[in-house]
Amino acid sequence: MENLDALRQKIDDIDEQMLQLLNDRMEVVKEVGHLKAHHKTVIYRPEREKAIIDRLAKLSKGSFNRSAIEAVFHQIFAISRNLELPERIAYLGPMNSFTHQAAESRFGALSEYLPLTTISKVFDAVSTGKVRFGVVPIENNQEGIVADTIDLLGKHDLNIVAEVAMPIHFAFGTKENSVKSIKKIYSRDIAFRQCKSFLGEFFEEGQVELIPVNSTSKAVKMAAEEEGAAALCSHVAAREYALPILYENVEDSEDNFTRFLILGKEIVNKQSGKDKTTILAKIGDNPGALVNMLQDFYQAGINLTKIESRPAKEGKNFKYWFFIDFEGHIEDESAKAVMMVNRDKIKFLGSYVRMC
Ligand SMILES: O=C(O)C(=O)C[C@]1(C(=O)O)C=C[C@@H](O)C=C1
Repeated sequence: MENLDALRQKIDDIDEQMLQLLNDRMEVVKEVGHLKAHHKTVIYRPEREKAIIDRLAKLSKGSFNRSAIEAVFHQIFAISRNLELPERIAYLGPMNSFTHQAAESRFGALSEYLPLTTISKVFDAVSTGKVRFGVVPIENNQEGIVADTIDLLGKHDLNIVAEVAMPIHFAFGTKENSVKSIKKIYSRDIAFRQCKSFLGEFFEEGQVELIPVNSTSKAVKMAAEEEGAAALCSHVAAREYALPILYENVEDSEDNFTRFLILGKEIVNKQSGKDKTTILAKIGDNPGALVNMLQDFYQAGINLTKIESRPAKEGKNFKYWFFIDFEGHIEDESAKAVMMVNRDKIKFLGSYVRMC
């Protein structure tokens, strides 16, 4: 059987070449997709597909005959079409925001994106079916949770389809050549808080006015238009307005990460072997209520990765929801057991591949 190994090696080599060629083909298809999007022409061109198959069937000299070509190429065309016309995605805008970057990291450059001005509008767009997916921030490891997102997860019936953890870097963009000529810095509140050391080191007390605006894109626009102005912003936003970057990565912590959620409707992922599940638990205000539930997780051997309380905002009393992330999938036997005993207290929000 020595020959078998040698033959298999040949097959492996050919497969690698085919894979490379298929990837090259997809790169060209992406360009076709861009052109079609620009000219607003239709994606599905059956006549072109038939022409390709006819041509290849004529060219083929080996045992890969017409029906084999048809079988394989129809699959390739389907993948190509999907690449050309992907899903519609809403995200917390504006364009070039960190949430936009998180969305693009998952859905690619070809998807149709809808920047919205509030997290609530993103939830509405997904709930009403205006878009298939929504992308919102849920927490920053320096700043804590995004309360709006948690509260809206409680109100809407959406599922968490995936999480994205993205490093957050701030750049210092300005048209000026030196920090000495800078009198105003535009950015979001959060950026001023996260770049305190840089601001303290490079600017004297009272030298600059820190002007909060509601997006780093807006900050870039202002800095690009005004003399003596600068912006704490993302690279992507600076590039958009051709604002030169004087300093890179000016954030205090090297480990500045934001976690984003991708939301969809009625989408439940299958078990991947490395999952995370998010639930909201409304626990009665009797002694031991929280301890009892935590005990159930402990006994099932489930590791909680997050627990955060939020006011239930019902009536005059102080009642709380607990926002809980745990390792594992809702279909795992251990998780099913905990969900079963606590079913009247729990709202399931999603099981998805664990990225952080
Ligand atoms: O040629 C096109 O118009 C393409 O979009 C490319 C392509 C392909 O994969 O070759 C994809 C979809 C169309 O239905 C036809 C062909």
